Amino acid sequence: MQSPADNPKPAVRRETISLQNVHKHFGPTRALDGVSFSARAGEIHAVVGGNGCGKSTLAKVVSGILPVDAGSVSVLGETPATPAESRALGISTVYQEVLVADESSVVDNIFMGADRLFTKTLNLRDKTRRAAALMRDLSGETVDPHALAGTLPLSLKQWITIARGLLSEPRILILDESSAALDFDSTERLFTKMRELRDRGTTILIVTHRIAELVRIADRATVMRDGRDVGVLEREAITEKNLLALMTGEDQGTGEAHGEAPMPEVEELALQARGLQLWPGSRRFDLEVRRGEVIGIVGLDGQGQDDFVRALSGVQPPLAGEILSYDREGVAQPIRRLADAVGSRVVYVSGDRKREGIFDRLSIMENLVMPLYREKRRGGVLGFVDWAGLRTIFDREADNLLIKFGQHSDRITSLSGGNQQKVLIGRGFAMRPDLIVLNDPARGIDVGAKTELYRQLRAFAESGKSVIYLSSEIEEFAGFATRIIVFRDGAPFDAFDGRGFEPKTILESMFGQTDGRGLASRHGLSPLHARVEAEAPREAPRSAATGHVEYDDESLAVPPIRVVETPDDIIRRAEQGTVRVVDFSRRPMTPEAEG
Ligand SMILES: Nc1ncnc2c1ncn2[C@@H]1O[C@H](COP(=O)(O)OP(=O)(O)OP(=O)(O)O)[C@@H](O)[C@H]1O
Repeated sequence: MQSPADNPKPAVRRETISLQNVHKHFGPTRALDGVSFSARAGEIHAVVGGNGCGKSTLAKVVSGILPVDAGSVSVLGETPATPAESRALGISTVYQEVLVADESSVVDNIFMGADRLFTKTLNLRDKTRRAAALMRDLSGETVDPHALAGTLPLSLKQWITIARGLLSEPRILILDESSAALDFDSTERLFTKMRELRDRGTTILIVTHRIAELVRIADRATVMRDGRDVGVLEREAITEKNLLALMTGEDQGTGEAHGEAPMPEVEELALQARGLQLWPGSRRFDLEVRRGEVIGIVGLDGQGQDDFVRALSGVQPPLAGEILSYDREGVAQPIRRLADAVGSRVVYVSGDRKREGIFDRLSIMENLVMPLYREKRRGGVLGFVDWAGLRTIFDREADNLLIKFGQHSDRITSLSGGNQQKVLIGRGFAMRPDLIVLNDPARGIDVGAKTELYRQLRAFAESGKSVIYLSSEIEEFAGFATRIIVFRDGAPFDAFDGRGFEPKTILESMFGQTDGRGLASRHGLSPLHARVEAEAPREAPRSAATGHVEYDDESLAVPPIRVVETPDDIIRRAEQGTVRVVDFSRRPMTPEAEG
């Protein structure tokens, strides 16, 4: 792990970026409201602030994408007015959204937009070789340069966008939330690359909400609030506490954003996985999820944790095994597809908002309440939608998650990235789940909203519901996760008590350096059975069918499964419309259109 000593203080160098009193409005929204900013050659400069405070707008002004309304902009002594001018000056920008063309190859994606610079010197073979080398260097794995980008996981797509920015050595590199889809290991590699470039004189601007990371990497940090700069911190002063105090304008005390991890009050099953297998050849495993707990899921990129949470929530089927959701009476329903999950009030919230969440052409409110249209439809053939009811739900969720927006009818794309992510989370809550599965949901949302999200999820668990929370940031689990399960090679590898865990131990486990003993413990895969096994005589008989210990005390065993319907019955009911299904219809529906 790097320490501040790994960031040798660069000598004060010449200023490369200077913005004075810059204003940029979008209609009534003052995205930049008199911001001043400067950065130097050979420094890593962080731009920090809450969602919607103007960071991405500032990055776009520096890269010549957005003209300003007032104020002066000087980048390397010029004022680039177009992306082409900014590229010619040596400015490379990696945007917050992972912008790749899914139907194009890796090599085409990397050279997209850069062709004019390279066509003279590089033929297709050279380009392919270059793309392959860059991807290996950055991602640490061999990526087929001819593979279609759409077939790759989000993290590799993120590397494509970074590789694009590094094709020629930039004089100014702007990384807007570029580590958001990267796991710990990959972020380290990105940091190494950034330090190399910085030491060769590049100015690197990073926009990130991962405070712990920027404390390690940034030489200076400019903090923004409501479109203005509110302070610049030098390296020694860049601490979580100082950053939070400036971001919120309040003294944050210890800067501690966490509370107490919830513990189930009664031992009641909410969901159970039996003999689950995620990949060909990967280990099969069981899992019990109790009511009233938060399970943290973590792993290095691509270790199966993503497939796991998607299988639990019916988004993609597992290779083998079954998933059962239990209602309050202990009646089990199998989850095999999304309609089953939604019918059992198991709701999935994706962190990949571009690919599986946000509908660009719809409004902010439509995006949030969309799954409820069918439920709130009234009046038979005429199909009136209860807009007032939907508006109440929208207002509640927007308020709870501190979503910053102009009008609820504005297009979702008018929101900052973090606020779009909050809309997705709000959509999950609006469906009133019994169990919510979140797949790295806090990516790109600011520290205030994160704290609010943890508070809400804790309260959700304390009301007897369950949370499964996949995160790429171990720090997220502090004071929040009841237990933490680490994935490796497509299956759980070890498990830890979420109260008082050591982030370092979890990290070691992610790299395969722990003994896996936690899996069989009370905070492991089967807490209900683990407790009984500890108390039961060692020779307790096991069921030949399930492998579970057979207990004398039935109250401590997993409730008997009474499957009242076959999956086919449920699918049939879904098709008949008697089970509520998520309606992802793309037809824009506006209050005006519905009357
Ligand atoms: N094209 C646009 N049209 C309308 N409003 C916009 C547009 N781009 C940005 N805004 C608004 O300007 C404000 C600043 O947005 P910006 O994306 O710069 O914030 P940010 O600090 O980068 O936020 P985040 O941390 O969520 O990415 C927000 O209120 C946003 O809704």
